[in-house]
Amino acid sequence: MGSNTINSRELILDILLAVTRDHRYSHIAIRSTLDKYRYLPKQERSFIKRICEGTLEHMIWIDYVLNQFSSVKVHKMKPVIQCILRSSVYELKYMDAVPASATCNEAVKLAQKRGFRNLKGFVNGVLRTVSRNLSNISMPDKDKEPLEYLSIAGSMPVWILELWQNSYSLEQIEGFLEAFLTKMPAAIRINPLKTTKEELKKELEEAQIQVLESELEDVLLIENYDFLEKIPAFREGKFHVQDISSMQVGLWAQPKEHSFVVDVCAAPGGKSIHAAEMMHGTGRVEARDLTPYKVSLIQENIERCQLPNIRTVQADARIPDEKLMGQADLVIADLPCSGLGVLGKKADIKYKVTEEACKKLVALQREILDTVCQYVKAGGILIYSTCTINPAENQENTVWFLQEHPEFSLEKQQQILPGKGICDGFFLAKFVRN
Ligand SMILES: C[S@@+](CC[C@H](N)C(=O)[O-])C[C@H]1O[C@@H](n2cnc3c(N)ncnc32)[C@H](O)[C@@H]1O
Repeated sequence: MGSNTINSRELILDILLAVTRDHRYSHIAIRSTLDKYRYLPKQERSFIKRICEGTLEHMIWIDYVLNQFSSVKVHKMKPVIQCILRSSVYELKYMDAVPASATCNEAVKLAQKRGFRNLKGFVNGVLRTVSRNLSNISMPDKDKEPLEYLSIAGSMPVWILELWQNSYSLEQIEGFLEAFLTKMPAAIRINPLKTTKEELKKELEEAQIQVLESELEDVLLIENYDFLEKIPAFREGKFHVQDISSMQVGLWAQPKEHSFVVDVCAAPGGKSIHAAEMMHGTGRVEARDLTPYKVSLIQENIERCQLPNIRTVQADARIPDEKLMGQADLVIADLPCSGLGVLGKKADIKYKVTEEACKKLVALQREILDTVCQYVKAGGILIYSTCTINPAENQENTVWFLQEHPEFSLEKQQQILPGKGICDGFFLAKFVRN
């Protein structure tokens, strides 16, 4: 990491503080720091990203280890010391290329730099003890206390495991945990209005990006890129990063040319843009979201992809819009949810979401569905989707919706589980208005 090492570790500390102390979302905190420091070498930017994501992914295990060897329990530590120790334990365990002594020394220097000169000995002592004992950590008995074991080994709060246990076997749950901790390539959906799969593959490879084939039409997988805006093909709107499970919304809906589509919770615009591309630039997609900031994210993507058939609207999906009643051929309701299917990409969700929040989300999803289903014209389609694997937000909402809205029939629904293929956990249901 050369002379910039301390700098990188300071950035890591600031990102982890933003997420764990100031409750910011990790993907936003990481992205905004990396956006600000685009001039750093790619290797250093990858180091920052990897340590931040890895620390958050494995944080329950890390705290368990620290609590075994520290006289002060993690929850009692000052946030700065907590973050330095957590990221250093991640480094000790997972970054073979960094010598343990370097990790310890850098942690001590950083503690001093951030005003904790008096804790230099503590930081040093804890990390050196952890380093000596890493291959010898005692874990709960997997057979006697399976949830406690899985919670630590897979860094998942026990209440989430208990929630899943109501619907999934322990084997399935173990599979989810493994999938969330496995790094996946990013799926990209090719914009067929601008390029072909072969042309794009060639162009990306020429830009030194690792491209993997996918069996799906119009889909490639990419790895080893720095940031998207650096890729000319991305700036020119030739592709959009979208998980394969999210692409199913467009594929299930198959919007025809000249359709009118309303996407009620659209930011940053992935599904709206897919629909607009599938309609070959004809018809109209109205991409709505709640706040000006969210609408601006959709707008940026529309401009990048240069699509003539989408417009954005800032609107609260809970409030009926009289102009839309019975007008839409397709309503996309990709609603706010607990996100328990995408913990591999957004690890910090598992520490932020609560049981109470899940219940409130079900109420919000029902309120929005109740309103926006009215926009579907007779014979039209409503697609409801979430990125969670919590049945209360998925299949139970389908049952509720069909009871409340006999004017709709369910054509199909699917719960995609994490670890099946390279997909996120995702749910979708397709309803047709009679
Ligand atoms: C799952 S995300 C949508 C992702 C998007 N469909 C895509 O594919 O890029 C849910 C969105 O719902 C928006 N949202 C939350 N509450 C809302 C409300 N009351 N009205 C409209 N949008 C809302 C959030 O701002 C968020 O952008």
